[in-house]
Amino acid sequence: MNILLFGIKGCGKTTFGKQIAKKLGRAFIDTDHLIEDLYRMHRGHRVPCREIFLEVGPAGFRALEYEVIQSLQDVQNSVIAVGGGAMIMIENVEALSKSSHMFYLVFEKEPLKKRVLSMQDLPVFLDPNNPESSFDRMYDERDEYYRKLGATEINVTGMKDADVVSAICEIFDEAVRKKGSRGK
Ligand SMILES: Nc1ncnc2c1ncn2[C@@H]1O[C@H](COP(=O)(O)OP(=O)(O)O)[C@@H](O)[C@H]1O
Ligand SMILES: O=C(O)C1=C[C@@H](OP(=O)(O)O)[C@@H](O)[C@H](O)C1
Ligand SMILES: [Mg+2]
Repeated sequence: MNILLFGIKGCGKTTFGKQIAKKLGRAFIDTDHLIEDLYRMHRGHRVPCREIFLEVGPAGFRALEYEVIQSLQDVQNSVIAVGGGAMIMIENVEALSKSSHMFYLVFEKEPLKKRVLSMQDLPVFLDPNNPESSFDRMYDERDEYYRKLGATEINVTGMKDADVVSAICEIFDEAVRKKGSRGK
């Protein structure tokens, strides 16, 4: 069983995922990293996801993300962090939910907006002329949909990294134990 982290851009999926994997001695897989690996084969050298998104556009990026996520169907005992928009495609949810306990990392809208809009580069999927309102729209749409995916929700806003990591590990441990005892 994998631990799968999803949530809106900037909520800490990559940061917490690495820490959880380290604590549990599991492999860490970040789908954005795999997209960069895949795109490197087309491009000849590695470029960050932001640049890939700009080069291939939103649909091209989602196609690469889909390809990468389909390749993870047989992965086990890992910690997986997906990009902020990955779970919008239901095929991606279906591919990953079978062998993962899914955690939706909730980060409240106003503090997340502050974090994301103060990043060095504005995310490519926001409107540079209306960053705040495009963030609000993106957040509301994704949050409403993400809450319906049946994941364990953890509100990580303002939580210390170590507390997030412990909370996820405890919930996961309990879920695995319950699943094991049901199987006996
Ligand atoms: N606990 C934290 N406190 C302050 N900043 C953080 C914390 N966790 C992550 N960040 C910052 O927030 C940004 C997004 O984190 P990241 O883990 O890449 O999120 P995601 O993968 O969900 O987009 C990064 O710039 C990171 O340095
Ligand atoms: O929210 C999104 O649509 C995206 C989030 C990014 O990942 P993080 O959420 O890990 O930053 C990356 O996949 C890409 O830039 C698109
Ligand atoms: Mg990330």
